[in-house]
Amino acid sequence: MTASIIDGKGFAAKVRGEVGRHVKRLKDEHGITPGLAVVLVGEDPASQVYVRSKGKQTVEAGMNSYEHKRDASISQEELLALVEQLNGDPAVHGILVQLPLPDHIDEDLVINAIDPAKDVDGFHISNVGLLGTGQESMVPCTPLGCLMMLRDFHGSLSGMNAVVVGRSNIVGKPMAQLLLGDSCTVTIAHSRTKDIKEVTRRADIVVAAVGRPEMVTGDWIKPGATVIDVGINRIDAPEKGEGKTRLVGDCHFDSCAEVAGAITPVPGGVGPMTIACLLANTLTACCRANGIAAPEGLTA
Ligand SMILES: Nc1nc2c(c(=O)[nH]1)N[C@@H](CN(C=O)c1ccc(C(=O)N[C@@H](CCC(=O)O)C(=O)O)cc1)CN2
Repeated sequence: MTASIIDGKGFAAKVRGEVGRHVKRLKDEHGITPGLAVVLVGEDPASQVYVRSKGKQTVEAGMNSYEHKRDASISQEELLALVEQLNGDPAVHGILVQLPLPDHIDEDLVINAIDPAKDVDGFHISNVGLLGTGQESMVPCTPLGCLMMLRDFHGSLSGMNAVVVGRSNIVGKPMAQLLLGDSCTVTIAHSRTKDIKEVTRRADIVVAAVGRPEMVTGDWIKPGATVIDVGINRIDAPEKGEGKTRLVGDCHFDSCAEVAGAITPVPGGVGPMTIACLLANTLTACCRANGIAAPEGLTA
């Protein structure tokens, strides 16, 4: 079997287009422009790239983008004061603090200082609780993107056996909640799971979010299953020349694609959906703040 490729890049472009159309309508009918504030602390090169893309795509969708770049030496108090200022700014409907933060800053404290209604990352403890109890919340962007692709590919996910490999607060746990919300039978597998291949081999859907390059190989996959690869790992690529690197996922693409029915590539799969869903969440936050029904299909 050779798997169908789930084109996250193309799907993300469609989602961004839909967000853009709703933003135009918000402006035309209500005179409101959604605004997203992104806070970047330090000089991490990958974070700089992601923040630049977020700003560019926010503007392309017709929304206002506010970038707040701070030195890595910023104190926790100063960062909390910035978050407080953004919480009180009526032009800002979404706030995102790019992760990771420097070691001297308590990430949880900063995330939980964000107004939950503006928490477009969906990481605030209130949003985690709301999602876990099936109530309206802001939904973390990467798992939301995975869910959108799965719904688009399969239609209903009801009754499917899903295994999430990885138990992070940012991806693994919310992904499991979302799949449960769509009536999948859900297992979370992790580094201590016994006979992990036996567990994943029973799954109709495998979501790999472990942060270990190419850990999931074809022999972990049931023939015909759908594989969603959340990993973005940069590894050495001596075949491309000295000092060169390439991106790989948490799945070994070639061996998984031989067995799976469908698979997301890396790059071009889940990654682009993360930013598209950030734009969707900003639109949703803006609609809710103004008592306007948020568009269906752009959230869980
Ligand atoms: N506050 C947050 N911090 C971080 C998040 C997040 O959702 N919120 N996620 C990641 C980084 N991230 C967005 O912030 C992100 C990662 C990757 C991509 C992406 O499109 N990747 C491309 C490849 C890019 C490349 O060539 O390097 C792909 O997979 O095709 C978008 C966003 C950590 N921090």
